Amino acid sequence: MKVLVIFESMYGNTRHVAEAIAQGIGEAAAVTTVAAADAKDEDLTAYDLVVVGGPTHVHGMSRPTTRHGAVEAAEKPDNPLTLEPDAESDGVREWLASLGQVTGKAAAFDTRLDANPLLTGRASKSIGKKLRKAGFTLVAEPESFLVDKRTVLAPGETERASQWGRALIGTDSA
Ligand SMILES: Cc1cc2nc3c(=O)[nH]c(=O)nc-3n(C[C@H](O)[C@H](O)[C@H](O)COP(=O)(O)O)c2cc1C
Repeated sequence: MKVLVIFESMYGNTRHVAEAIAQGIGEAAAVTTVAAADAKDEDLTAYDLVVVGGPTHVHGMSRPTTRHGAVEAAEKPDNPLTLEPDAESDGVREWLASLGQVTGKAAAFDTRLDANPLLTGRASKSIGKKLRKAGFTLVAEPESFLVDKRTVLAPGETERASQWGRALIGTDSA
């Protein structure tokens, strides 16, 4: 089984979650992890499952303006956040827009603030909707992984992400 994990990340949390998901998947399948900015040339027909995730920005997927806002926030003096190298590059939104009609299996995830999802929004819901519209069948409900107000991944989320990865390919014994 071959799995592609595509992620977008401003401050590293979604990349970390993507890597943890890939680690869980990688225990039983061949997994490739790629930033959304570099994913346009991936041959999706080569994969049995495509897993796509990004940060929640303004209740949904990031867009150029919110990415720019994220960069500006990180560049403020005394801000402890570290920007990912391709923070202002194309993200999951642009990758999804570049998809033609496809077939196959997919799953969506996001990172977001640890609060009521009715208030925070969930990028994974929009990602899942777009994946379905492109022709993918979702193998799991869109999933969120949580960060705190300091944009630090909440305790236990790394292991939960690995477990979610295992569950996606049916090897989760928990
Ligand atoms: C411009 C901007 C808008 C955001 N809007 C939301 C939001 O609407 N809901 C939410 O839960 N988190 C929001 N956040 C917090 C992000 O979800 C959080 O920074 C992200 O999950 C961290 O992932 P990353 O480290 O991969 O960038 C926002 C962050 C930024 C920079």
